[in-house]
Amino acid sequence: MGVDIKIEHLTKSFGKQLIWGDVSLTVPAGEICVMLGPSGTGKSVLLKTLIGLLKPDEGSVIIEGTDLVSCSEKDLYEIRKLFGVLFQDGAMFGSMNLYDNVAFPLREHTKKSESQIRDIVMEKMDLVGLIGAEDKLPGEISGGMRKRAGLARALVLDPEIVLFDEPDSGLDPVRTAFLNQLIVDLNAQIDATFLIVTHDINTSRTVPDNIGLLYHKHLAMFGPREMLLSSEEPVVRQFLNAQRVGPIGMSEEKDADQLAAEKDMDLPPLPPIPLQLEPSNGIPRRSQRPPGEWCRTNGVTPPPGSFLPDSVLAGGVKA
Ligand SMILES: Nc1ncnc2c1ncn2[C@@H]1O[C@H](COP(=O)(O)OP(=O)(O)OP(=O)(O)O)[C@@H](O)[C@H]1O
Repeated sequence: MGVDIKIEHLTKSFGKQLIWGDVSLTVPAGEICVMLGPSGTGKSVLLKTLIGLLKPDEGSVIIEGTDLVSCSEKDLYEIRKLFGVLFQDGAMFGSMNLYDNVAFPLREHTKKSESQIRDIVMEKMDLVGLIGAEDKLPGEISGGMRKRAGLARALVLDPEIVLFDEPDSGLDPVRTAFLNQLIVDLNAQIDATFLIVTHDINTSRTVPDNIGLLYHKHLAMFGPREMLLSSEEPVVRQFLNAQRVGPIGMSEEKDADQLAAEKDMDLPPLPPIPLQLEPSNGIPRRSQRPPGEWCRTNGVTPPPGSFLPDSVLAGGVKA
């Protein structure tokens, strides 16, 4: 059913370079969260810190009551079993076929028989739509298929938490749309906690329950999707709407002169908040909230046209 990840006052530097400081948030059990941020703001470093591959300078990461920053190696080993990770390139072993790649964690971490392993591998290959491709080598398949194989491997130990590092990198928009639907369907099916690092704005706007934004060495905002998509906070607004006007510059934040030059520029109105992607079987996910609920309960007026089906927004259906 997924577990919370409680991140408290996390700070990470490499030498004198502070990556981010005092990051605190709770990734809620069973929900889908997206973490955004300009390149180099330390999103991948955050994922690696969450699974204990990197040690932060300060702070804690608490999962099921254990702080994986300060726990023993033995406890860390146990906690890691709760995680499934989809690495950016799928991280497949090039010399093994997809079946053996997906079976690898089961052979490494469990004492299951080969026939039990076969059942699990085939179930996960089926989940990600790869039945029939078991004998292929990673080099013989497309990037999208490699991602799905990586996802099947991330799922074989029945994780409570799944981390996705840029699942859409290198995929065309159609394959990204299929992968996003697969992510939502999987969340409905396995009820695990999902944390996705992505640069894809469409994914960020339509897939998650919550969005976080890392910027300028700190967590600029984290909260429900509707909160960030209706936010006028300059960094959040600029990033989620892919605009040039705002505090984020080409390689770092803009200086005072650049910001002063933009002072009187008109910003385009916030676009409508789209409907959240639903599971393809039409049965809502456990953590899914009705459209507009966060805005209503928090007295926030969403941008005009929010929460209408695409067909209505496009003028296809007359009111
Ligand atoms: N092991 C390491 N040793 C030293 N510096 C590192 C290490 N890993 C990452 N960094 C630095 O940390 C910073 C953040 O890197 P990270 O890959 O987490 O950024 P990111 O937000 O995921 O970027 P992108 O969106 O481009 O993938 C970079 O400046 C990187 O060079």
